[in-house]
Amino acid sequence: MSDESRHRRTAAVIPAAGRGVRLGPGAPKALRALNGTPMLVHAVRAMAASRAVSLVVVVAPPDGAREVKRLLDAHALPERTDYLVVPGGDSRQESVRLGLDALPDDITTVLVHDAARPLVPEETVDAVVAAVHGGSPAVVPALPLADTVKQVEPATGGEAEAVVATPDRATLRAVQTPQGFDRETLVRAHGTVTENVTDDASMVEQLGLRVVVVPGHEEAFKVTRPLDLVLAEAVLARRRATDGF
Ligand SMILES: Nc1ccn([C@@H]2O[C@H](COP(=O)(O)OP(=O)(O)OP(=O)(O)O)[C@@H](O)[C@H]2O)c(=O)n1
Ligand SMILES: C[C@](O)(CO)[C@H](O)COP(=O)(O)O
Repeated sequence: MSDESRHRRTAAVIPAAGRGVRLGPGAPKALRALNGTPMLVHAVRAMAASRAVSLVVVVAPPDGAREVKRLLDAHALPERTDYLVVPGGDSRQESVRLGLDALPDDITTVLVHDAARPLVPEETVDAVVAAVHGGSPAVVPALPLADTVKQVEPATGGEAEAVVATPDRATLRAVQTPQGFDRETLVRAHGTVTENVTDDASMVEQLGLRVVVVPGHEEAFKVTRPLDLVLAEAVLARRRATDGF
């Protein structure tokens, strides 16, 4: 290990404060079970599985930090990793910022990972960390698109949406998490961009900095709608059959 990498410390911030409206009625999405274990616990384990990650900061629903702390205490997690729980905000962006505010001074690299992507494999986490440590201030895992994408004119009334353009699919990527950042860059982005955006990397893009892509993974999909729960449980069943856990 070089002197430089010895002094790097990586934390994962997990925004988990969303309601999960698209998943339908029930507990906050991160607290819903996948094969009997809360989605959030799967996501925390996925981050802690990477030996690069020494701290996991969970951003809980605003009134649920105590419950989330109890939940983590009740589940087996790797002991070489530290865990913190902080209350979140009204938007994903605000929740991430509150997680960043809780980081100790010695953290130099930050991963931001959706609790709603509980099954991201360790190799994807490690690839993102390696790219940040290799000198990229912002890194996103992403996959090519399977579908053709249309840009539309949003309907204002009940009329059908009109197609405006068909972007070249070869130049598009579907972006996942964890997204990885040099800490100073991400903190600056959150301190600069005030408009609401859907991911952290786009805030860094707005600073005019280069964001790079590493290969994402099919199993890093986001649990958004009810069918995604079926897929997630099928992936866990396949892992149990092939790896025994
Ligand atoms: N105020 C918010 C909103 C979202 N998130 C988190 O951001 C991640 C990605 O958001 P998404 O999948 O959209 O989750 P929800 O906001 O819960 O989903 P929905 O839009 O269906 O309500 C999730 O892990 C979610 O918990 C958050 O920490 N704080
Ligand atoms: C961050 C993200 O997962 C990258 O694809 C995505 O933008 C989150 O979007 P959401 O609508 O808040 O789930």
